[in-house]
Amino acid sequence: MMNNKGTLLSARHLERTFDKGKFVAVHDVSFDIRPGEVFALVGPNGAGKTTTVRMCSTLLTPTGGELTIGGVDAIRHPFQARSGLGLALGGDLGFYPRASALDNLLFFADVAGVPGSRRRGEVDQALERVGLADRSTSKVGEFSRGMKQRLHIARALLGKPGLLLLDEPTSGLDPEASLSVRDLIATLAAEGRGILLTSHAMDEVEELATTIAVIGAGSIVVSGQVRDIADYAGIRATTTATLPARAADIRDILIESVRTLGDARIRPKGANWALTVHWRSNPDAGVAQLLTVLRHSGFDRPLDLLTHPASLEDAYLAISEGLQR
Ligand SMILES: Nc1ncnc2c1ncn2[C@@H]1O[C@H](COP(=O)(O)OP(=O)(O)OP(=O)(O)O)[C@@H](O)[C@H]1O
Repeated sequence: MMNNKGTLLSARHLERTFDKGKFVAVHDVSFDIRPGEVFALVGPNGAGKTTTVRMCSTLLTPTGGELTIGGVDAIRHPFQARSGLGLALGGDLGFYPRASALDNLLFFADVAGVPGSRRRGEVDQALERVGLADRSTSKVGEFSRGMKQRLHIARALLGKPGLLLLDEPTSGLDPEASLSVRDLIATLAAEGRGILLTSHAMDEVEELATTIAVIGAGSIVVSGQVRDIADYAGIRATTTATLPARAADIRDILIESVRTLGDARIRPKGANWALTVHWRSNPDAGVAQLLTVLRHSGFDRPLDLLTHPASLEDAYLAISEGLQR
């Protein structure tokens, strides 16, 4: 069955071409989003993330495949489907800069079809949700990037949709502003909303996503949990350590010594060198070998040597070259 009960969004074999079919931006993309789920799309610039989000928002009509939102066929009935979703494309555009946050949202609540009697209440609630209640009368043009990003999310919340589409919601934000948006996304999902998220911040995706899909050249190459992406990348664990400057002399020896077990990289890190080894299987033997080589070369055990299960960033970087168009 295509649309399981409770599924907020179901995409099947979505396709979008441009230039009269000559350029395939998105090909054969399928996924589901259920309440409480955060489905994250990651991939290099131009991979097709925004095109997918725009199709899911009904702003862009797919040239192939099926899309169901809240049980509604979103290709045949885009207007009806739209009431079930909130879209935040982010960035500086999308608001009237000389109007207040409150007036902007009142306008967009009207556009979203929120009845007049409920409009003010919903707008106040949305501003409160994103932490902008005390700035509601300020002009949007005076807002920082982080505040605008939160206002985009407030706008997406109008009409109380069950599904939120968030395209790079933390792009260009400073670490603190980014953290506050991440917390907001986690809370919105925990309350039962389904979220489609795109992001280039792998730590953010690892923190928020219940399912991650890696998209390259318009198609999903692998999806699942971090572990699934790491398996696809052929990485089990990662060891990191800081080595003193003179380690440059044994760079090639170190890389060669673990070659059968993993891929080692040594890069400058301030006045020192950062060693990173991605292990293809259980790291124990490799770490022991690494320590032996370091000891033989006159290096004591590095103080900050750490081995951890492969992160999304480790896995992503290992496959990123193959994702380019
Ligand atoms: N309206 C359009 N006309 C022609 N080509 C387009 C159009 N919209 C997108 N594309 C192309 O489709 C491809 C996918 O673009 P998209 O914006 O979806 O990528 P993305 O994964 O979101 O990238 P980024 O990480 O840079 O935001 C790109 O090659 C882009 O140039």
